[in-house]
Amino acid sequence: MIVGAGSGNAVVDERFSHLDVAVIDEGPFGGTCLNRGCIPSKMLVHVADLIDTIRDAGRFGVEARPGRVDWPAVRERVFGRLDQEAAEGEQGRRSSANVDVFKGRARFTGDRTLTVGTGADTVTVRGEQVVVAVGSRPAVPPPVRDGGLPYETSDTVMRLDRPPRHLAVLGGGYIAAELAHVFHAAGSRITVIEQEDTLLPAQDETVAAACTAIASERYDVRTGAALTRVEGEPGRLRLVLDDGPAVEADTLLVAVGRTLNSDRIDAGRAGIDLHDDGRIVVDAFQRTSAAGVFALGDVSTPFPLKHVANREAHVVAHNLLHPDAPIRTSHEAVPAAVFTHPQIAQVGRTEQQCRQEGLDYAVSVRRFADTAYGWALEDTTGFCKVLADRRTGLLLGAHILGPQAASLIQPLVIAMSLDIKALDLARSPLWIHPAPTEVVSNALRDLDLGDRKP
Ligand SMILES: Cc1cc2nc3c(=O)[nH]c(=O)nc-3n(C[C@H](O)[C@H](O)[C@H](O)COP(=O)(O)OP(=O)(O)OC[C@H]3O[C@@H](n4cnc5c(N)ncnc54)[C@H](O)[C@@H]3O)c2cc1C
Ligand SMILES: NC(=O)c1ccc[n+]([C@@H]2O[C@H](COP(=O)([O-])OP(=O)(O)OC[C@H]3O[C@@H](n4cnc5c(N)ncnc54)[C@H](O)[C@@H]3O)[C@@H](O)[C@H]2O)c1
Repeated sequence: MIVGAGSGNAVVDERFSHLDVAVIDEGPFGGTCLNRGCIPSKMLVHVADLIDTIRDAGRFGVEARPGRVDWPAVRERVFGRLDQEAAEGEQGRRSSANVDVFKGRARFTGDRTLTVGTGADTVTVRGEQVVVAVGSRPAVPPPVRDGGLPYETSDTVMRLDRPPRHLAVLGGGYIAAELAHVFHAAGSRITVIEQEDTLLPAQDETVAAACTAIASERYDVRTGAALTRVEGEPGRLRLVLDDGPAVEADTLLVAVGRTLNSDRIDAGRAGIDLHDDGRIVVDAFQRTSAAGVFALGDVSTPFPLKHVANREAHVVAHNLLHPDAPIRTSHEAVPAAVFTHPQIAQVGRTEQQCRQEGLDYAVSVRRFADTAYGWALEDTTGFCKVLADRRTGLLLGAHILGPQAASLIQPLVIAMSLDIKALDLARSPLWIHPAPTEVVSNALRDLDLGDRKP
């Protein structure tokens, strides 16, 4: 039984054709990523990048001005395609001879036993092996929940009929950064309210400071501010903060993190243990505390990212089929990117974590502006920052803010996951000139690791 047809749906392939499989989901197939997460947001970010590029063209001696953004056409390009993908995904499962699809909310009633749906339509499903992949949903803090006024989340905002005139974004993390970029480009005025002292506060301190400065040039940024109440009426909201003037906006986007769906499945009735933060407890083989029950993705992982959920699904599939030779999930060197303009990418520790852990580390920061490709781009804000252990010469972390950061981070991820020393990575392979990767090789080369060989 697969509970959750987001990343859970990827577990089952032709290797399972000898088994009876149940796939259960209360929503569209493909889960958060396909329907309301990674994919629609990145398809919209591409449009925003396009608009920003046109706006910026004057700096390159090109006369150009963005025309009117046809939002319904933009939205239709995205969801016309994705809604069809979700429907085809479900249909594909329904047409498999060995798969039964159950639509509705699942809850455990006992050992490897679930009910699906409510009232007269409730069915009971029992399996020998269970995969719990029920993911997460947007968290909504009390001042918004109790205010009784309309608000949007990432589940709804991308499907609005028109861009807001003034969008207030509560939270300054991943979703805020990407969707503020989208709606700013589409013509909305943006105010971002973040309770910490910088935007993206979980990023490396140099990155968080730089992206806060960049965002402050485009948006009204309120850091160190907590929302106390939402007043007004639909379309004329007044957000009262504990610090600074109130924010007037027609639309509120809540982006303050995620609530795990483990609170809706009666996990305890199946003997499935939870961490204090609601995550399902799993071992390195993705096994829960209940025999025959595995979990993966946002509901159990310390890294709620799609590429991590995909890897965990691969591990679960193997371990379901080969219980005598199970494989482990590695959460070493997990990369992540924020698809803003400019992009941000990271892997490993931040500098503040290196300091807190008392590590003996070297740090090097090189600017895109000091590379030939940076000249071509007229870049003024981008950089690559690398941190390495002085004792071992291995990378501890890497952080890139700038064009194509999500791709430029990959050699550094490879070095960290294969234990390649920072200076070996700088010196051994040839790095193409004058590609943007030169900012990475330059940063690595500048690390002071007590080894000054050319
Ligand atoms: C706006 C946004 C942008 C994102 N962008 C990125 C990105 O660029 N890169 C990245 O790596 N990650 C991104 N993420 C995170 C990524 O989407 C998640 O980490 C990933 O989708 C988690 O997959 P999952 O299978 O664990 O959960 P989900 O995809 O949420 O799947 C869970 C499924 O379980 C179903 N379900 C839940 N409870 C029940 C129940 N009781 N009974 C039956 N069915 C149930 C749900 O309907 C859903 O289909 C983004 C997230 C958001 C919200
Ligand atoms: N590109 C990507 O990989 C990508 C993009 C979007 C989302 N995601 C995933 O989705 C998750 C959820 O994204 P998110 O942006 O909702 O969460 P987040 O954890 O990235 O950021 C939430 C922010 O809201 C702030 N906050 C919390 N409560 C607040 C309050 N009451 N008032 C003001 N600020 C408050 C936090 O300090 C934090 O900075 C991410 O952690 C990430 O795993 C990934």
